[in-house]
Amino acid sequence: MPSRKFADGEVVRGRWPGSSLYYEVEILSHDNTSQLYTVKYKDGTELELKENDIKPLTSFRQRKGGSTSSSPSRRRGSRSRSRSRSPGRPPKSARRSASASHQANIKEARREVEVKLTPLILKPFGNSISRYNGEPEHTERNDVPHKNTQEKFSLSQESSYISTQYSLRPRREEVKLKEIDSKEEKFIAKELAVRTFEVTPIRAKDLEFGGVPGVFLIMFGLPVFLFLLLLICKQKDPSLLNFPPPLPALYELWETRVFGVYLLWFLIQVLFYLLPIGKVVEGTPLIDGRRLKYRLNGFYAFILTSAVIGASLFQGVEFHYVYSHFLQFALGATVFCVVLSVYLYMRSLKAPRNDLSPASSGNAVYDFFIGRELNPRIGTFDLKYFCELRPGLIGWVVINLVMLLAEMKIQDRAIPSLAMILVNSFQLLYVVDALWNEEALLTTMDIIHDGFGFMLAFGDLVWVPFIYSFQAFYLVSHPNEVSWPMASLIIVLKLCGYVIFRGANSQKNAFRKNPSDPKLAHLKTIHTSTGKNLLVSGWWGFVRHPNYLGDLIMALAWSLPCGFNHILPYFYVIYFTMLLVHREARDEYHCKKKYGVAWEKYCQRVPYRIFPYIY
Ligand SMILES: NC(=O)C1=CN([C@@H]2O[C@H](COP(=O)(O)OP(=O)(O)OC[C@H]3O[C@@H](n4cnc5c(N)ncnc54)[C@H](OP(=O)(O)O)[C@@H]3O)[C@@H](O)[C@H]2O)C=CC1
Ligand SMILES: CC(C)=CCC[C@@H](C)[C@H]1CC=C2C3=C(CC[C@@]21C)[C@@]1(C)CC[C@H](O)C(C)(C)[C@@H]1CC3
Repeated sequence: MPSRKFADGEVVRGRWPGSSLYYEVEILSHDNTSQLYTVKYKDGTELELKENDIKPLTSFRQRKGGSTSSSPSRRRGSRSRSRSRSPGRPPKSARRSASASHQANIKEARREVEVKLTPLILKPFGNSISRYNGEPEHTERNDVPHKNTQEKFSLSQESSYISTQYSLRPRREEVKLKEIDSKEEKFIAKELAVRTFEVTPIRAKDLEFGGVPGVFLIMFGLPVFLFLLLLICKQKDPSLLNFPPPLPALYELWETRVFGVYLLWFLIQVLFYLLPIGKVVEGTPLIDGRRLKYRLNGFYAFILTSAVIGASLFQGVEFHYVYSHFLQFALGATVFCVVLSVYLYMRSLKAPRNDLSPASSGNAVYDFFIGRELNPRIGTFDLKYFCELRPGLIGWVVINLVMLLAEMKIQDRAIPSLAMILVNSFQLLYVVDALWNEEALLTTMDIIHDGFGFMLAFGDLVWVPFIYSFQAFYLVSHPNEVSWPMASLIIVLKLCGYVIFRGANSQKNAFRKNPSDPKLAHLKTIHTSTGKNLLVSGWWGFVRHPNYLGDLIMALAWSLPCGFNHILPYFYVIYFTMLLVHREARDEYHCKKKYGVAWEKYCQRVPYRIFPYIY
């Protein structure tokens, strides 16, 4: 059992991350596994430090000098030091001895108001978003046991680096920003804490989805629920009186041939993904500054898939097989997803610490669900990115087509019903939009924050194709005639939702890609200490998640063509509202940590989360 040098409650000096300054801290706890101490600074900031970065008080009393300020929130000294290296300041302070007192630093900081040096992101590459984390330049990071940081910093073909530069703000602006900056300084400290947290196991209280019991329930509950829903929907009268539906024996649900077809589908999508067509962009910076490269060829994959499907139809391939074996396909996909999740978890055990997802916790069950590794790759093949947009999303459109053909066959129709046409075209638009704007996926929570585990594997490969096609599946055995006036209203609703969804997503993506884009010059923003600003007008000044609002309006438009005879086709709207309300809460939590006071200001300016005047 490894021994520890400092006891809980002991008052010592802890090195401030990224600097050589030591502050008085109290030891709160020690983690035997990571060998990290959780310490509390006098301003309340909690960080995890290595033993090397902690010194007994006595070692400072003997040596006079060194910074002795008692809290990091009074760390103007370290700020001035970093400023002295920048072009906007004379090298005066660089000559100051390390024993320059805190008071002297404050005085100097007061004199120094002519310009403010704010880290500014150099023109971001492609989709990339750069983040200033409050650290001085050439920092010696003590934030974590960065075992392999050095190796990671060597440029590889798959990665490159971001740079920061300093912008000179006019004095007038400086005065305006001063107040917010002083508050935010505290949050820079918190941001550092978040970065520490990003690569160290998170504590039980931070587990999402109801922690271990919650994810356990989800993992077993969701597949059961999916099969029940499909079985209920297959009944002629899917009312509660007929619950539970007749359950098939498990062996009836397994068909090796179906599984083979599923694997073939998956492999075709792998092949399309590997085609060297489409531009290559960089994702957002990872914890160690690397940016992974992604090839954007989703739309081409869709065109090629359409050609293959068209040719198969022409050749007389029996697509009804998918409808008549729908449950078997769902089981095949579920089995595949379980195997994939086990593989992902096993390989993550060998993954370097820097490659782990910030959402991972150290608990095996939780990590199996949320995903331990952030971007599992086999060579340049990115498993999460591939699964998120290809087999499931394109598969959803193909399943919708299967349902359309099944409706014509079963209901003996020469042409599909208007309801089926509406559902098919609305969802086709949604999928094509996602593939056309593929680059936007790189800034979603799924890619940046969540690992690749059971949650996303099941979500991408089972839930999306087999639940999102539920309205079309319902219409095959429960026809609904939609009048043209009603259809027109539904189309208007769908278009409203789409305009909000696309407008909001494109506005934010354009702003993140190039904050000084002249097309966005009319938009108001809130300054944050991270170097990234927040939009506070336009779509993002309407509600805090306008893209979710648009998505939900579209969801309703997908269900309305199914009529009002049953609640089943509205299941998607209900589930999606729950998913997005929960997702919004998760995002708020992360944004509050990231942006601190600036985020609170944003919430005051834009009080509603998703639904104006309601929520
Ligand atoms: N069909 C489906 O099943 C699902 C669809 N979706 C859709 O996917 C899309 C992406 O969703 P998701 O990844 O959850 O989240 P968002 O695209 O809403 O991204 C949230 C991030 O946007 C940034 N942000 C928040 N507010 C502002 C602001 N005012 N100004 C600038 N940036 C801001 C923050 O990141 P930062 O500041 O770091 O850039 C925040 O973390 C949405 O349209 C959603 O509807 C999502 C889940 C499921
Ligand atoms: C518990 C459970 C069932 C979780 C699974 C959730 C997943 C189904 C969704 C999580 C985020 C998603 C996104 C899309 C599909 C659904 C999942 C995987 C998405 C690909 C749909 C198309 C959009 O345009 C999008 C690309 C923005 C979107 C990204 C998030």
